[in-house]
Amino acid sequence: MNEAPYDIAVIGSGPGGYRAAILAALKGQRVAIIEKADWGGCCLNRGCVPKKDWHHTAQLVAASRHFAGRGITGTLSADMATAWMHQEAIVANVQESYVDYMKRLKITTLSGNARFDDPHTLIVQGADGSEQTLGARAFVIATGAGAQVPPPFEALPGKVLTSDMLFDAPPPDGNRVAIIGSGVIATEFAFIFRMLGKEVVWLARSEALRKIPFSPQARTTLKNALARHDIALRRVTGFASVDTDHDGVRIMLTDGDAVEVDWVCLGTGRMPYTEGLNIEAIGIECDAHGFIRRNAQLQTAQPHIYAIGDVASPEMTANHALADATVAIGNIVDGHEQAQDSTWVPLAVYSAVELARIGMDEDTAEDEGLEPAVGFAAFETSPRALGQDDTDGFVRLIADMDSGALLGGEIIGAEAGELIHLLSLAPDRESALRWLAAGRYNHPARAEELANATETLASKWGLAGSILG
Ligand SMILES: Cc1cc2nc3c(=O)[nH]c(=O)nc-3n(C[C@H](O)[C@H](O)[C@H](O)COP(=O)(O)OP(=O)(O)OC[C@H]3O[C@@H](n4cnc5c(N)ncnc54)[C@H](O)[C@@H]3O)c2cc1C
Ligand SMILES: NC(=O)c1ccc[n+]([C@@H]2O[C@H](COP(=O)([O-])OP(=O)(O)OC[C@H]3O[C@@H](n4cnc5c(N)ncnc54)[C@H](O)[C@@H]3O)[C@@H](O)[C@H]2O)c1
Repeated sequence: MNEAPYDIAVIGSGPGGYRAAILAALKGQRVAIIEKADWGGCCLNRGCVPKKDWHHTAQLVAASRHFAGRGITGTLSADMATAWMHQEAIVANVQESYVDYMKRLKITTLSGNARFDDPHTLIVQGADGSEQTLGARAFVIATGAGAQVPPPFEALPGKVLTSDMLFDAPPPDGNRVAIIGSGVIATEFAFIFRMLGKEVVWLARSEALRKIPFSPQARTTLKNALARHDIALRRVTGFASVDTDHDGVRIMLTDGDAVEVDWVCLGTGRMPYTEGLNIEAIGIECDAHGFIRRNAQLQTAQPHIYAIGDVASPEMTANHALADATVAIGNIVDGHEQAQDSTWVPLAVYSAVELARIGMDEDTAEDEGLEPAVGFAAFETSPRALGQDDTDGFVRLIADMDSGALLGGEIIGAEAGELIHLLSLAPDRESALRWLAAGRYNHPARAEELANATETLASKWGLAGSILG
């Protein structure tokens, strides 16, 4: 052991690990954080941050179809290579501020690969092969996930790229791109690539975002918004073979059709990453999908070792990793026994339209024996949305008919990823709708549609007493 044990050692510096380290240090703990690759993890280097940077460029290009009507003249074109350099600069900027903040909080930052030697000791191996041991009272495993490449696909730089590879090097030449998968990554990149000037062929075995409980109206809004930019998902039964040569990539589908493109981007899922951690040796197990097993308080089989974020949470979003960090550090430092409720963590998808949701959908509410009522307000009459030429989408609030409690909500449309916070920040579910209805709003603003949706609940479903007070 090189020095006295730390209070908390965190493995991995993605949103989960970074947030855990910061919170613990702010609570006066002596903290070490270990990162084997890029500080900031997937989210900063290959995920949320560069993706949103590109999504903003895509939105600027998409908005240009309204320019003529506003008296703006000229033509717009986008260049993916420049967009790549833009995200690289933004990521570098954020990374510097992350590392600087950790230093200011006197967090020990170690570059290297961490593995457990015993339940209270880590060995950290640096890039040069040197090793140091480090003890701690509690540990947070936040080692994230890696891209999954299902056969017949094989990752090949310049030809068949995972989303990780997309941000690791400038984009390949060639305008024809196939996007594989129907999950969040494919749904976001189909729009982004198209707006960055690519010809997109989007191939998947199921409809877009099948696993996320968005309403039928949300799905239709997304489909129509994509169609406006000539983007459509082509449902396929499967992929038979993939051949690459200097001309590009030829994908044979199981129905016998062939698709020829310059390069391929895979959005075919991510796998929790525990390689080399040596957790089996200390009795920590993974489930059949590779996620570290943990209880509701986020403790592994070793109660002083917590697992957070993608390595343990099937939702695999930065939002869930951040929320996990708050619960884990509260439990470790303050002795809380708080259980994580991932239902109340927002999820946002950034495509031709933004889609955000939180809480239960109606089916889940009914399965739980509740009686859900829906309050609806569309952006089509919002003065703010009309002035922005961007009236797609709506707010849908789901309330419990008996108690008037907020059960869940969905916001579809511009800035949905920002507006969803107004639902997650309510002090409690019981008073949330009252709080939204009585709020003081800026006018004209998209957020006002939240108040309008509460009014629908009050008038249409007889919830005036519980909502308007
Ligand atoms: C293209 C893309 C876009 C995304 N967009 C969004 C979005 O808009 N919103 C959203 O909420 N989520 C988004 N996500 C998901 C989000 O990036 C992840 O959910 C999030 O990064 C998970 O955080 P984490 O802290 O669990 O792990 P990660 O961010 O994966 O970080 C884990 C870190 O641990 C390190 N590590 C692993 N093993 C060791 C070891 N043994 N020793 C030391 N270090 C180790 C890794 O190098 C890595 O840096 C996106 C993902 C992708 C791929
Ligand atoms: N905005 C966000 O919050 C955000 C953005 C991007 C990624 N993420 C997270 O990252 C994770 C990975 O995203 P993703 O879109 O890659 O995964 P996903 O799990 O959402 O979707 C995977 C897709 O790959 C397909 N697939 C799986 N195996 C296949 C096979 N053998 N052949 C063909 N297709 C196959 C699936 O049918 C599905 O369409 C997700 O959990 C997602 O939540 C979140």
